[in-house]
Amino acid sequence: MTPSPSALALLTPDEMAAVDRAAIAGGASGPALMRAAGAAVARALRKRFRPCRTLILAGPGNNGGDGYVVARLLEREGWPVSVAALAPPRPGSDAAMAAAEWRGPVLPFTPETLARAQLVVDALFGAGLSRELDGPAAAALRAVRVPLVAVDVPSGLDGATGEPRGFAPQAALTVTFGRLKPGHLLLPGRELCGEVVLADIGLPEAALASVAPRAFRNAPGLWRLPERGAQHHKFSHGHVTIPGGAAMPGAARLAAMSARRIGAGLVTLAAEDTATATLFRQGEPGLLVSAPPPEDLLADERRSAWVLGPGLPPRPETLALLRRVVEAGRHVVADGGALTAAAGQPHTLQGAAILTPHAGEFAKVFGALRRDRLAAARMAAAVTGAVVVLKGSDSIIAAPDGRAAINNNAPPALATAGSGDVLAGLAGGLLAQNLPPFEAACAAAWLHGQAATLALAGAAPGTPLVAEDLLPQLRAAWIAATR
Ligand SMILES: NC(=O)C1=CN([C@@H]2O[C@H](COP(=O)(O)OP(=O)(O)OC[C@H]3O[C@@H](n4cnc5c(N)ncnc54)[C@H](OP(=O)(O)O)[C@@H]3O)[C@@H](O)[C@H]2O)[C@@H](O)CC1
Ligand SMILES: Nc1ncnc2c1ncn2[C@@H]1O[C@H](COP(=O)(O)OP(=O)(O)O)[C@@H](O)[C@H]1O
Ligand SMILES: [K+]
Repeated sequence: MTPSPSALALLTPDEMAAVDRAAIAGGASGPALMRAAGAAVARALRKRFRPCRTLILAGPGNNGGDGYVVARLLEREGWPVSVAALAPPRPGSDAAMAAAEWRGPVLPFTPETLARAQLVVDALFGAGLSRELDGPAAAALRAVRVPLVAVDVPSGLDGATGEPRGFAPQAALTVTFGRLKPGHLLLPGRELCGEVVLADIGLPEAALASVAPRAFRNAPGLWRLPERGAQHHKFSHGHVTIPGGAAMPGAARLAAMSARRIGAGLVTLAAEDTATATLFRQGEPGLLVSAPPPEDLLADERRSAWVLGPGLPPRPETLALLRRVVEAGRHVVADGGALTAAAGQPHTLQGAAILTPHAGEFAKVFGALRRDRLAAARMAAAVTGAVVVLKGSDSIIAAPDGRAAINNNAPPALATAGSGDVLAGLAGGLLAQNLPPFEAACAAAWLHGQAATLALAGAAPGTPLVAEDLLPQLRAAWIAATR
């Protein structure tokens, strides 16, 4: 079933804290939420592990409070459980109440205690992480050699950015509450969390609705693919134009084939010279090929979407063509050569609809990538007024208005030449069908990952693919998105 946008919402630790405050202000009970959180962790843990010597590392805040609840519930079922507290909870807090209900062993927070555990529950810090992890907390987590189950996030992981602050341990399982955080999806956080379980702990809908989310997990439900009806004709499905150069003609061809398969009514490869035009004419029969120069095609206003960059040289001429197309009011996806041609001059990309840089291209255009890549992508979108797809295993799609989506369905086999050209073609094909830029970019990234997943179905981990393998999977990816 397609999830609703609110179910796809990602909340930062600060936003989650605001939800928590709104819930309690609205009459919810803090201790009851804590009991539900601890119960969710205990449940997830029982499903995956057999009873064994389990050590709960408890911090001073509510994350530690959840840990005391886990200890009590597991012990009640006969698990050998002990707690090592980094520091006692603040008197009078919900966590202090949970700690008071724990009657089992409390061991010193030492390496010897840790060495005896067969399973560790990391309940040191969650949403309240306020500084770098150091001292005994970091030393203890670094010393863990047995499976670790993280409460909310592995301690030290910044839930807003997915970056460790000082250190964060590798978890086998992370159980979080109410909504995922960006840090559960952004690398390296996604890998450090291990399996992620999102538990409903009964946070009231009104409290969740009191915070307007700015980030989302990218999936169908955040966008809808265009509909096709009897009244439509090929021109109403849009016309995509893709200039292609002699140096790397395959890149434009891959983009063109992808734009067609995602429903663009017409796709033209605009050759930069006659030899390239001859080559393009030997390609798919349904592709249109135009003789140079590509600028001549601007006279036809039905050519509403342009994909500029796959296989084009990073030269001033490429940037000049981009400016002419943008100034003619067309929707532009800028990729590859068009981005590199704008190195150090992000303002020259203003007016484009979608930019699709990988990390290297991003750094060339916008400067060195910050550790907080979500913030960096948002900054790039704000500066250019374009939707920015910062490509990678955890592609970030950021809109100029601050909305962002994180894509997490892309298998590593997508790291292969030409795969980015397919993505650019998908984005252009969807723009041509009148999807707004943010929706077109999000849908393109998801379909791209889904096509790769389908191409690899049943294959052993590590099986490679080539960009061409994505093309025959795009129809099934479309079907999966409309289910
Ligand atoms: N969302 C919800 O609705 C629900 C959330 N729940 C749970 O609450 C958790 C959030 O709890 P929380 O706000 O009490 O913060 P938490 O993570 O325990 O840490 C704060 C303490 O740690 C300290 N501290 C911080 N960093 C440190 C460092 N590097 N090194 C050393 N100390 C450090 C910090 O010190 P301070 O900054 O105050 O000096 C403070 O004492 C959340 O993750 C979830 O598990 C559930 O119970 C149910 C409902
Ligand atoms: N490790 C990875 N896991 C998943 N997807 C990846 C990974 N590395 C790259 N990708 C995806 O593959 C595509 C590569 O694009 P790009 O680097 O522009 O390649 P090219 O220019 O050769 O087509 C992007 O969509 C990116 O998100
Ligand atoms: K934790």
